[in-house]
Amino acid sequence: MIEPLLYHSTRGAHPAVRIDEAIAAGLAPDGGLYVPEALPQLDPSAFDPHGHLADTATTLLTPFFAGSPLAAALPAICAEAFDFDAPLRALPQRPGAAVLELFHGPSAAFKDFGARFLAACFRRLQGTQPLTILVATSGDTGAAVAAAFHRQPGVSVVILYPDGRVSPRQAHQLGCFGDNVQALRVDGSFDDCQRMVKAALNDAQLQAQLPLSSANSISLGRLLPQMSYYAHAALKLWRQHHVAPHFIIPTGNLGNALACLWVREMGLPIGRIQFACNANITLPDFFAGADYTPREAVATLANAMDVGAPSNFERLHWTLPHEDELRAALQAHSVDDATIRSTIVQHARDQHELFCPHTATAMHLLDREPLDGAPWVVVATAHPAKFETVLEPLIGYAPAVPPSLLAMLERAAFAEPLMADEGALRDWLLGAGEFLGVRRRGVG
Ligand SMILES: N[C@@H](CCOP(=O)(O)O)C(=O)O
Repeated sequence: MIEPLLYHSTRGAHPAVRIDEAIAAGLAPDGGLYVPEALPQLDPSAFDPHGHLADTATTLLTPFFAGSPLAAALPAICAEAFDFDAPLRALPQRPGAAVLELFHGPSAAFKDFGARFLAACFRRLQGTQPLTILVATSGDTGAAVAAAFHRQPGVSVVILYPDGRVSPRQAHQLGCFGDNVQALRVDGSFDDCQRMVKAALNDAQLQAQLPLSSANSISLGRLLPQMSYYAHAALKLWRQHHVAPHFIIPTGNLGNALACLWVREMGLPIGRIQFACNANITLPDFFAGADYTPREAVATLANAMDVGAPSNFERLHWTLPHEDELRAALQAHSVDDATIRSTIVQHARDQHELFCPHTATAMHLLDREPLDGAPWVVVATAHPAKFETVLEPLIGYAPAVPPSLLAMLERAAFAEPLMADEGALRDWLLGAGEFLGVRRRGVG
């Protein structure tokens, strides 16, 4: 029998569990985030050089699923989740550099990979009880999770987003699904939404009536698959150039950037990692030497990164517990709105390249790096068409809209208002029995 890899909470106060149990729970019962006992180590030679993204994902994630009931299904789960491409597009004006485009999935953001992986896991894990997936979003996660779980039997999705603080098209996406998906527009920030979701997940009384889980990157079922495109891109470039590529990653709640660090910690060829942040400076301040101090998020053009208390900081700290070591291993820089605008304008005018405001933060950091031919990868997290109200006034035309986004925009959209209060979410959940399917088990 294969020894299962076990997972424990970053806060340490809960017994270790298998990966399927960690995914089912979403958040550890003590409020911490699940982490493996140790990160598995892998050699580049373990990967098929001719394999597709789904093959890389299967090889990379196999040790994480060792000994779990999901292990045998992992190749099929990866095939379902990674069924669209993550192209590496060379930047002609910048020798050695490429953009890793992660926005070719149904909701046009990188979150589609992780959300589809999580939904594929739950299709195999789910018992007879109805399950409610809670998701806090600053713009992109919500639609990806809605698309991945839409009409999945026995599952309801409740999305919380900060009212007025996501792009108009993101707001439309969040409200357009209907059926088993309900959007709640919260009178507060993303951090309020995330706090409310975490409180509900840790409310034992509520959970006894209404089984809940998470689809944010606090869940390992969302976080682990996000490692796959880093491994795939890094291995491809390393095989071509025999140099470990550097990555610049737009960063908000830290799940995507942490995934890249974990790939490097597993022994795969990744060079420097830079976090590109907006005017929310919790991480840049920490990496500049200040104490880690979560703060109120400020609204920016790169709204999906408007996070004042990045949830995955707990996992970052677990990965490299000594602050000096952590600061030496990574860099984080803040990019303000004026620079986001000028970066979008300059690349559209000079290179005919369109970037979303989040990707523009990373492009700006690349533009600051010396032109020395080093292998840089800029991570493009969302399609520019999701942010036409930012782009159009800057470039003078509306970016072309991909068909899956267009289909969402053609549907009617609706979101219910909710106060930014843990009790308000609890009351809403307990009052939504029919929508959440709880009447089927006699509760509510
Ligand atoms: N940037 C996110 C915020 C939530 O991040 P997650 O990766 O933890 O789901 C968003 O667009 O919603």
